[in-house]
Amino acid sequence: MSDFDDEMDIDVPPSKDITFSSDTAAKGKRSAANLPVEAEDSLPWVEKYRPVSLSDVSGHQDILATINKFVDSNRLPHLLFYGPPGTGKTSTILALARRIYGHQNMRQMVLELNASDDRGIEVVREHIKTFASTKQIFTAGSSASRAGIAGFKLIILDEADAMTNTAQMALRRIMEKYTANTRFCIIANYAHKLSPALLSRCTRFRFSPLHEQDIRVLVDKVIEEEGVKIMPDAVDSLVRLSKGDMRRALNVLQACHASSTPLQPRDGPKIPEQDIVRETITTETIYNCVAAPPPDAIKKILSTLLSTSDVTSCLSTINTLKAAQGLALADIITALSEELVKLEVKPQVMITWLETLADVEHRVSSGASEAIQTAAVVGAVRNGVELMG
Ligand SMILES: Nc1ncnc2c1ncn2[C@@H]1O[C@H](COP(=O)(O)OP(=O)(O)OP(=O)(O)O)[C@@H](O)[C@H]1O
Repeated sequence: MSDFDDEMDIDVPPSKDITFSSDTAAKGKRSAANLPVEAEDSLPWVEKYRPVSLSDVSGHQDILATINKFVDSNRLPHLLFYGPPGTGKTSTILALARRIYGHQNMRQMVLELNASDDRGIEVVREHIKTFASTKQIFTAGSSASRAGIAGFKLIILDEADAMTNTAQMALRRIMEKYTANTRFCIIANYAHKLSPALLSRCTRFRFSPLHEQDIRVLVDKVIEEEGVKIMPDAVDSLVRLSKGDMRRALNVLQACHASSTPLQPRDGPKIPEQDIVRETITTETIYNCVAAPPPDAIKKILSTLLSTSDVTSCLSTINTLKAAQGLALADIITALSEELVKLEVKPQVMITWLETLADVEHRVSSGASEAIQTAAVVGAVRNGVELMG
């Protein structure tokens, strides 16, 4: 007999503590939506296109196969999903919950807490304890529920790496105490910020940045469904610049689409959707929206830094481009490093570039003067070049 075979026999009405904040997300897919068309149209695309079922989740095939197996074999351990933002951790657990409980029962069976909003011990002690200690009648219907797995409540703790240590300790005890009728899914960006005691109680899944082709599939679908006018090379740039973060890709696409759409007249009749003339989104629109330095600007900076020993002219090239295109030094450093690592140079040169640029980036993010750090970038790259000779 598996430890999931216990059936619960007391029905408790949904607690008012339940914050199933992704109710709109559950209805997100057009076909599943009960929302009026206008309400759906005003949804951010990240919510409108949030995966409804596990098969809608892009990428992460190994993780999806494993958690599908957990459900098929009627076993659900405590889970830890960790990895960078926008890779589908929350979407995956919500889709898994929908698979286990069905849409109807999710409200009753799932408690979703954002641990970084309410990071004190009180959240762990009160919200979770109240929810975890109530029992739930055995829900009939899905194959999972017949097998007993849907009798377990699910507590999703998003951004758990922002919980205090004391809260994490308290959570550890609560996890043990309510294992009979509750499963936890802890979501975090950084697993190392979680206590080892919590880590050892969960089966861990690392959500890596999504591959470009996985992002492209959803981006292409949204472009088609929303009638976005965009150049093919702009799609390439969008997918590349989102760096594995699907949320970023969809948000940038929606922002560019909105800026390419003329405003509706304030007075008088609205222009019907089919008569709206939109500008085509270009690579430049995408770079402007992401605030990333355009490749041409970076190429120019790089070639000047590599070829000119005159520091004043290097500085003037960077400062002119910064002023003309409104570039931030931090973004220039990122783009410059990405180009420098592609060059074939002696290891000592590469080490100098990377080490010194990392220091400059750190100083910029700590609020050091842009002007002086711009000079430091010139120094960093030129030092490496001098080593080449
Ligand atoms: N793998 C994916 N497949 C499909 N859509 C995705 C995927 N990952 C992210 N998205 C999209 O990005 C949005 C944000 O995803 P989600 O909230 O699941 O990310 P997350 O990894 O939990 O991020 P965070 O760490 O910031 O909480 C979703 O609403 C969805 O539209």
